[in-house]
Amino acid sequence: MTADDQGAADGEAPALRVRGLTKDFGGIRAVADVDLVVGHGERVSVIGPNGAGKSTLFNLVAGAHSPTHGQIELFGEDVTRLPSRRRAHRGLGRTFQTSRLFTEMSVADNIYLSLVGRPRAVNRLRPVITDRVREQRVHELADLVGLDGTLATRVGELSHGEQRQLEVAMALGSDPRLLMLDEPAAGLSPSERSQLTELLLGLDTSVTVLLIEHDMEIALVVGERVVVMHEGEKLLEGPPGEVRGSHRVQEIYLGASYAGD
Ligand SMILES: Nc1ncnc2c1ncn2[C@@H]1O[C@H](COP(=O)(O)OP(=O)(O)OP(=O)(O)O)[C@@H](O)[C@H]1O
Repeated sequence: MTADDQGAADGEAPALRVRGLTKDFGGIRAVADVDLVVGHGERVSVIGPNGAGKSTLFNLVAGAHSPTHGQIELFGEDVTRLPSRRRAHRGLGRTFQTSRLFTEMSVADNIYLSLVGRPRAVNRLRPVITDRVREQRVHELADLVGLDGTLATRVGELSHGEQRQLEVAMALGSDPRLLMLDEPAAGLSPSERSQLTELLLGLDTSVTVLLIEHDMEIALVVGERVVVMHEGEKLLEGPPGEVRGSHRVQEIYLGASYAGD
């Protein structure tokens, strides 16, 4: 099956389809004519060296930037001109590279706020969501990311790794159908990285995952398919083994430590 068939095999539109996506910042072409399809329930990692265009691609899909050219479809709907808030209503959840946690508040309160802020359209459809139901959901989400023992802890007292886990819980608070993670392993210790990897591997496949990640190991372990970007373009797309074995990728990104693999 080709990447373009992913998710379309059962006749459904894919979770995400990007066509000819291009973003210029003045004279800099940050993203150049990128095509990408992410099928339902797929885990796709986007990797690439500094300045490859990963974050710009992420921000285009999330709606934080508008493209110079190209089209973005979420679950079959053209969202290219929709603001990020309305993409969230359509099932897109995201984390941020810079933490947006309320560090003076508890873990439970942070997760609770992510639920209260859930899309209004969903609230209208479920007017019976009570505080009790939300509290239950806070516990479920904390449990899911391994923070059930820290619900009362002030977020500022959590380790960096725990804060990233919390961000994943909060992104899941809006019940996204497509979860986009922006370099979730940045600044984590090796043990925190393996904890995060376990968490991502354990996510239910009802949630499609697009992971933008500088850390090769996490990207190749979590992603069933890996997209390599270089100088704004999609250089290569394939299963982790193919990407790991590519000399071109080794040249541009993996460096000497991988060159002998
Ligand atoms: N807001 C902006 N204004 C001008 N140039 C930008 C802007 N954002 C990104 N760029 C440029 O676009 C190119 C791609 O940057 P981008 O941040 O998307 O790469 P990246 O792969 O995410 O890199 P990193 O791994 O360092 O975060 C770079 O040349 C960068 O300097």
